[in-house]
Amino acid sequence: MKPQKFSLLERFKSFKYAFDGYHYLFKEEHNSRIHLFFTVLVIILGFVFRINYLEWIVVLFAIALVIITEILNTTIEKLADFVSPEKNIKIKIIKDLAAAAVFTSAIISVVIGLIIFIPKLFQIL
Ligand SMILES: Nc1ncnc2c1ncn2[C@@H]1O[C@H](COP(=O)(O)OP(=O)(O)OP(=O)(O)O)[C@@H](O)[C@H]1O
Repeated sequence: MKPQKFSLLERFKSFKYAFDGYHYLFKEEHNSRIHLFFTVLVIILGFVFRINYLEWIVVLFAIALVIITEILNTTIEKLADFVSPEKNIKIKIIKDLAAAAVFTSAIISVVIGLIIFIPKLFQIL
């Protein structure tokens, strides 16, 4: 294949495709709306409790972890449904593994949130 010339327009198009992906995710995947709700909540709490820059970094990594695993889970589900729309034990294992990845990242993120925000809540009580 011939190497393509660098094009700023093509780079902007790839941003658009990524935003199409977000649009699909939040429109079609209801779990992702729950994650979005908690993302906004945690960011508001971060400002309210004035968490420090290291805590912001950890919180942002936790948010990214959940969103990225949710995107990859949805990708795997869609691909699996396309490849094999009928019931199949191998597809079940693939989808269950992808779901386990989202579950793990969500649990870890909740624990991180509790570690950061619980002591701050106690300070104001
Ligand atoms: N083609 C299939 N063959 C066998 N089992 C399947 C198949 N499709 C789904 N499953 C089982 O049903 C579960 C839910 O799959 P589904 O594709 O409905 O995801 P979902 O519940 O919509 O997930 P999410 O809520 O993340 O969108 C899977 O984890 C798997 O155990």
